[in-house]
Parts: sequence; C-alpha cells; structure tokens
Amino acid sequence: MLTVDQVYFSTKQQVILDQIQFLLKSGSITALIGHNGAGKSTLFKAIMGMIHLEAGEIILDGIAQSDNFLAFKKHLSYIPEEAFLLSELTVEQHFQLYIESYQLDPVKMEQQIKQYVDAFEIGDKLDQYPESLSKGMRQKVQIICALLPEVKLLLVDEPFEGLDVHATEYLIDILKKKARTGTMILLTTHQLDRLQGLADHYLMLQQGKLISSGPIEAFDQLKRRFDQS
Ligand SMILES: Nc1ncnc2c1ncn2[C@@H]1O[C@H](COP(=O)(O)OP(=O)(O)OP(=O)(O)O)[C@@H](O)[C@H]1O
Repeated sequence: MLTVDQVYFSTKQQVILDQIQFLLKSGSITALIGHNGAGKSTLFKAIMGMIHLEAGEIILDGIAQSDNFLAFKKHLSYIPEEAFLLSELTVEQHFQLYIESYQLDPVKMEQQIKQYVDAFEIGDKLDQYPESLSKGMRQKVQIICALLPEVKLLLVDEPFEGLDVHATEYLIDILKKKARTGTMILLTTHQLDRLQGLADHYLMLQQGKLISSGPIEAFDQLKRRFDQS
C-alpha cells in the first residue's frame, strides 16, 4: 500500500502541493488527472524523492520515504513525461544500468528485454546513442527501463504522448499485467479516453489541491467532473 499523508510543497511564488493525502492499494491502477499546472508531475517528483517536502510523509508498504530512502526507492519505478537518457550510453547500456542498479537477474532480463524490444520495435537501435533516436524511440527506451524491475509502485507520467498506436496498446496491456501481479500503478494522462478499461481509481488535482478521488464507476461521469473542474 502507498500512503501519501499531508504532503506539502511550495515555492516562493505558490503552493504547488497543498496537503495532499490519499492511499493506493496493491494491484490498483489509479489515474492522476488535472489540467496543466495542477501539480501532477510535481507529485510524482515528491513520491520519487526528487524534491524536498516541507511537510508530510510518503510510506510504501511500511517504509517511510524520510526514514529509509534507499529501501523505499528500490520498490518504485518511474516513467517520466520526457525520457531522461544518458548521452554517453547506448540503448543496450541503459538496460544494463537498470539491471545493475535494481540488482536484477541478467539471464531473466535478457529474455524480458528481447520481448519488450521486439514489441516496441527498437531491436535495430540497441547499439545507438540517444541523440540518434526519435522522441518516440527515446520514450520507448525509457519505458522498457522502467518496466524491467518488479516494483511495488510504478509511476507513469503521460506515457502515451509520442507513442504510436501499436506501442500504446502494448503498453496498456503491460500495465494491466503488472497490476494483476500486485504492482500499484499511478499514471497521468491528458488523453482521458485512454483510461477507460485501464484505470480503476482516480485522483483529481486542481491548483495543487486534491479536489476529488475514488473508484471509477462511470467513466462518462468522471469526464464530466473533469470538464467542470
Ligand atoms: N521547478 C519549478 N519551479 C517553480 N515552479 C514550478 C516548477 N515546476 C513546476 N512548477 C509549477 O508547479 C505547478 C505544477 O506544475 P506541474 O508540472 O506539477 O503540473 P502538471 O499537473 O504536471 O502539468 P502538465 O499537465 O502541464 O504537465 C505549476 O504552476 C508550475 O508552474
């Protein structure tokens, strides 16, 4: 379970996350929705420990982020809105980096990487560097890296931007499979229609505040609520 408790973050100019509080359960897929600037990416950065919270706590299966950050972080993985790949590493070396940093089984990973690489159609790019890849290809590399470890929580920020239809459908399928094995998934998208049949819960942010949350019972109702927010 993920517990986000009274999380608060501000800059000199504005409050960006205002006492955010929610729970995620094992195996759930939760859509984090909100208009531009609502605070979605900042909330992801807060969960990832990439920003320093002024108040609040984030607890993943009993491990508090502020108590033991290394133990906390090894249970989560992140697909950022824009791929952050290292210019000096090839595609294949990026996969190796994840295998090493998450201490994954290299033999098992070899098969897994082949499966993902084939499905995302980047098999001919393994020895290339990020600068020679298209935006969509870079995103695919980042997605594969994030999918390799079996984590308790997978954060997915605007995953469908820049992906072709085939890759989008494949990713949706993988996210559902991950959730079936107990991974919690928290994802943002502006393409609300993509959430239908994927997300089972939602969190709605508006100007840094959590204004609504719960199970997605009626998708049309959620879209109306979002349009009115
Ligand atoms: N590094 C930063 N310094 C100052 N303010 C920031 C910074 N990053 C984000 N903000 C501000 O925080 C607020 C929330 O931004 P955030 O990127 O979290 O929104 P978002 O919901 O992810 O938006 P989008 O849908 O456009 O990606 C915005 O008002 C933004 O201007």
